[in-house]
Amino acid sequence: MKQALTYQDVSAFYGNSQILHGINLEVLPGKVACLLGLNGMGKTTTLRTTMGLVDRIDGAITLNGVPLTGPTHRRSRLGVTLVPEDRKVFANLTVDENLRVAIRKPVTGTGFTMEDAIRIFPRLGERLAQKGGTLSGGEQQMLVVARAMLSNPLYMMLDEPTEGLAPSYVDAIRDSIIAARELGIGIILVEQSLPLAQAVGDDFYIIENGQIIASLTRAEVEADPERLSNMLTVE
Ligand SMILES: Nc1ncnc2c1ncn2[C@@H]1O[C@H](COP(=O)(O)OP(=O)(O)OP(=O)(O)O)[C@@H](O)[C@H]1O
Repeated sequence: MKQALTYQDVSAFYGNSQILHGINLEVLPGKVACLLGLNGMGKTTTLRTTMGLVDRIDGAITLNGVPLTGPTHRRSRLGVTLVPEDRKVFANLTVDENLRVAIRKPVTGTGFTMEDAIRIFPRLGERLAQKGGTLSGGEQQMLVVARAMLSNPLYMMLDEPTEGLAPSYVDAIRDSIIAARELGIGIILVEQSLPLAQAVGDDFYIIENGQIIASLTRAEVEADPERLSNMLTVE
């Protein structure tokens, strides 16, 4: 049984509109797959499809050999989690409570712990008693990423996690992605910031009009960094 999150010929529809047209991609444990593309090309839809949040899906998504089907809660139980673009924290719970309710035991090992969360996101550590709803936007973003990691998923999807964040917060997000990778979590990263994608990415998929039009390895990107930015430039 192959350990991977695999998309085979995946198409997705909202009502009658087909948004994804036969996506093929693969995310391995402990690897970061960056999904890159211009606005409206289907990045968010790919992540939402994984969670069963579109009207219809054709093709197959498989998580470590198990078909990823059914409602969202079943998919998350199988080990995949999505950090969506709109930050959702429990506004009336403290930071500490927000973190603790998210904790799930990993399949093996100790996984990502509260101590890890506070080490990577010291600002959260300083604000454990503060209500989630009173955090700044950047702090809330760190909190949702920390919560996702504490749920110790097998695969984690991040939708533009650094959008609108100050550089020090971007560094914390980068460190959390690196920590997740070291724990063997497979990651799909949708990111506008090419420097961040290039800092953490193992594989790069370019999506255009709901199709993967190119995939590059880290070595290919390192050999010719311009190639990636050229592919993502509006002519
Ligand atoms: N609920 C919906 N109903 C109908 N069409 C939708 C819905 N959500 C998204 N779409 C359409 O699907 C296409 C892809 O959108 P998606 O959000 O996946 O793009 P994206 O690559 O994530 O873009 P961005 O970088 O702007 O977030 C767009 O044309 C969008 O208008």
